[in-house]
Amino acid sequence: MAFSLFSSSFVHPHLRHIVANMSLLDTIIFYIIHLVDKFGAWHRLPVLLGLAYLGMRRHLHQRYNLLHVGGSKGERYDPVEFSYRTADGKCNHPLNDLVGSQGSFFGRNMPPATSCYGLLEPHPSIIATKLLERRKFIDCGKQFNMIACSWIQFMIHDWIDHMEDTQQVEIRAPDEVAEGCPLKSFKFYKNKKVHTGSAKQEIGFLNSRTPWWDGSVIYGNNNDGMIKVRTFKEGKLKISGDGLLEHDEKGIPISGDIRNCWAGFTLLQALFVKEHNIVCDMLKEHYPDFDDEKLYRHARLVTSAVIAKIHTIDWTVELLKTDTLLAGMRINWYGFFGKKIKDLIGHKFGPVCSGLVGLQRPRDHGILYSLTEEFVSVYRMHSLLPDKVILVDIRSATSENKCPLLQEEVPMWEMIGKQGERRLAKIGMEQMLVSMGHQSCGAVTLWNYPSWMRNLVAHDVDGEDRPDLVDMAALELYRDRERNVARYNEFRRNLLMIPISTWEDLTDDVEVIEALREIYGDDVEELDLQVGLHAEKKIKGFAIGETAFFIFLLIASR
Ligand code: HEM
Repeated sequence: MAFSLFSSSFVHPHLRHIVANMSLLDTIIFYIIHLVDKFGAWHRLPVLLGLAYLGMRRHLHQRYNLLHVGGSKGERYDPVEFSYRTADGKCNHPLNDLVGSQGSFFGRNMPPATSCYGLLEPHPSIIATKLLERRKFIDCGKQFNMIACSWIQFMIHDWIDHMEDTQQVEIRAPDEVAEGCPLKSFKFYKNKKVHTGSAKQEIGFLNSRTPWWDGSVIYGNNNDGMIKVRTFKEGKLKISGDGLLEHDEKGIPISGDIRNCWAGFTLLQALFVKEHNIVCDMLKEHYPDFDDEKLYRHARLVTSAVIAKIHTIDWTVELLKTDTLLAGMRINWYGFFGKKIKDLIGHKFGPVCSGLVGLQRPRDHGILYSLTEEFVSVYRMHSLLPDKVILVDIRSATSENKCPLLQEEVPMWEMIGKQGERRLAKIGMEQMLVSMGHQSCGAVTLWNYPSWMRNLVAHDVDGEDRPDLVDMAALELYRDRERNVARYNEFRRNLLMIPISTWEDLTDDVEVIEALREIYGDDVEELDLQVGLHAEKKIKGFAIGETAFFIFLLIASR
């Protein structure tokens, strides 16, 4: 081994200044995880040791990777009066009424980027064309299907969306790639930059969705949104006779969040509206004196909890398919001793024994809850989306184990927005859901970004089509830079990970290395976060890279 645990060369030079500011205990913890990282070994350890590593890493992230953005406005209120999910997310944190409400600031997991590369360096259209755009669809095999892909969009639309400015920007593709860009230039709105009133993080961005896991994707993010979706009878939400969402006179679906929707996503909205309505029926049976408001509030709490649970112990364990993560996610939900003991003892003896759900007090590690810029960046997973939806004939399977026969292939762009809603109405919930269950989604890797998203009709907040088409592959790179999210290597250092020194540290794929060198030369510091996340070698069983995973490790528990 070329390094000694006690020599100054043990800690990677770029990480030394971070360690210099740690307490003694944290320094020891850091040394342990750093040693394991040097061997790239945590995911190969037996489950208990792997969990210990993740527990220590999470502890460090809770100490050093939570940054509050925004002032400290917000007041105390009587939490007993608000023992339900409010329409705009206010009054859900027992000590501060504004935490997690619509229009609150995105927090950060690390300081804004310190590198001084420009917004167009290297040009986003060049990267989109030469590194991101799909050449041939690469799927996720049996690991992740189209329900899982739609599910994560369903969650994104529960949690995060950056508010926009009224000022537009235009990106023009340079001559060298213009030919290969479906849009030679495209216009979009800047993100709204707001002065925070705090000296630490002077500028911040606002979240137009409520970051709580409050089901706002079906219930709305404010009072107007909530009024639109409720029937005001027996606590229920509006749903059409065919089991899908209702639509307004323009054909736009009626639901909590309708921006940039497609058929797979609105199908999940409809499914959880039905879930909510069934919970209302069940509650009414047991509590006949509950009025509409009480039924709505209780059913919303139950349905939001079901959504959080599915994400935690069904979706995430498929995304990160290893025994350690299966155990970790179940411990997050039920505690170390599992469901039976949790059912028996309830929420007692702290999070290790009985999980993170149902704690008496929020555990926010001194930083008020919000979702973060970095969390948004690592969830940029549009390469999960395929080029077409494969419909199967649901009457053709003779037994549960047999695959039904292919019936039709529908291009993705036909399944988007109002057109997608009309298509879905013809297909119906059952066939669409079964088909999505049989279809594998895309892999999060380079050269797999859907080409049809490079000239996309994006939506306004009210679900209306925008006149200016966008090149999403290029736009996403620009967005991370616009928000000053650290580039890949700085991102890793801030997460206490070992930075890359050469392209070979990032990937073994010779073709990728060549393509990276063509764009970034040998400057690994310039590598864009998105490109790094998509190029990174993956841990066996993980559908995403380790760098993205460490953000989830911290935020999922919050
Ligand atoms: C047909 C399906 C989808 C469409 C049409 C779509 C479209 C869009 C559009 C237009 C934006 C805003 C771009 C901007 O102005 O910055 C966006 C943002 C985003 N999308 Fe999608 N998307 C889809 C599915 C997904 C999926 C499956 C994911 C998976 C995680 C996802 C994750 C995100 C994230 C993280 C953002 C950034 C949100 C923010 O800036 O606050 N989307 N999407």
